[in-house]
Amino acid sequence: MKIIKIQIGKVKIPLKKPFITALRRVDFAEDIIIKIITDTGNIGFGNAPPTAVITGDSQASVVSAIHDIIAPKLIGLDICELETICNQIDKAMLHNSSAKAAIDIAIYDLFAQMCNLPLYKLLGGYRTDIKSDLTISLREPEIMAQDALEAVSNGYTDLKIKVGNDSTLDFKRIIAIRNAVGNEINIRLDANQGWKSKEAVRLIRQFEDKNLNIELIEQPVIAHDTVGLKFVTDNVDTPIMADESAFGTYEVFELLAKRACDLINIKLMKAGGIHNALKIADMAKICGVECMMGCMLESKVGITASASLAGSKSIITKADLDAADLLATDPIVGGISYKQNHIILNENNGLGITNIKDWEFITEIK
Ligand SMILES: C[C@H](N)C(=O)N[C@@H](CCC(=O)O)C(=O)O
Ligand SMILES: [Mg+2]
Repeated sequence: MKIIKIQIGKVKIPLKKPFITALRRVDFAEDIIIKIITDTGNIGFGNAPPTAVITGDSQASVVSAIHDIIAPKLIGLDICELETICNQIDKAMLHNSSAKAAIDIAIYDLFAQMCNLPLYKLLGGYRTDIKSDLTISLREPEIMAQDALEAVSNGYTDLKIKVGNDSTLDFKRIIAIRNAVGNEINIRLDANQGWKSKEAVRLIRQFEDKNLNIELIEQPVIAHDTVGLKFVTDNVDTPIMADESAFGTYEVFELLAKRACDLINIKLMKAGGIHNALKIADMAKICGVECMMGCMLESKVGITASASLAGSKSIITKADLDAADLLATDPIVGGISYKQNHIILNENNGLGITNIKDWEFITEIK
């Protein structure tokens, strides 16, 4: 199964509601979609949502990285040479983790098709049913409480609450949400780097003193402040999860060695694809640190790949794979499906994606 052509296109998908974090507000999900075509007629799908505030990638940089640098190195290679292909992706250039992830996802899709297996089975086949949380965007406390109630009425039992732009308001937000949804609903917070380390400790202790029962807190401090992250981890009882600080394999290795966090959020777009995400999951497992499978604001291509990984590894015990459920329409034919807060994996070979509707072609390499 040899790679003969790589096509690059994009989709722009409206959201059900604006997506607002301490880092950005967006009204549409914009995703670069790639198709890798082989001499056997198989197609592998991959995606890269350019999330400039987190990965530094823009649409133009993703297209250029794939078209000018990564894809030309892969034309003619056989899909069964997986290690060579992954080395080529890693060595082709520094950074550009989303572009690398897009190519890597399509390669794994083809590799699993070649093995006649669904991707989650190829990767380890640990579970078929994955429970995802739903993200509540950063807004006024009363609106967030209403959004949380709506999520619960749609079957979600785990809510990921965005905080981090104002700690006084953050406290009010969590009180309002806990009062609205009651104690049975699991609440996790994501500050997206919004607090200073001492501010985070003060606020998290307030949550603890008020018995607000917060499951975990994601990325309290700015990504590069791993000393601050460790300070927070060491000074509160609530588990602290590294997200933006846990970028790729090297960063996760450092965090684990320093015991700077209690949990790791793995994302394909930070890791540079499945082959590196597997290394992260294995390092975390060796250290006994549980992981969450996370996502960017992206289409069902990436969510299917991420869910396949979450379904394959026992150390990935949590999932924040709600992005495709935040979209008002779904142009991706096949892949995972949502049943309330559960993600159902597809039993077809590879990712099980057969088509992308409303795909806008950009360029190709052959
Ligand atoms: C979409 C997902 N629930 C999420 O919150 N992901 C990121 C933010 C991604 C983005 O800005 O596109 C996270 O910080 O965990
Ligand atoms: Mg996060």
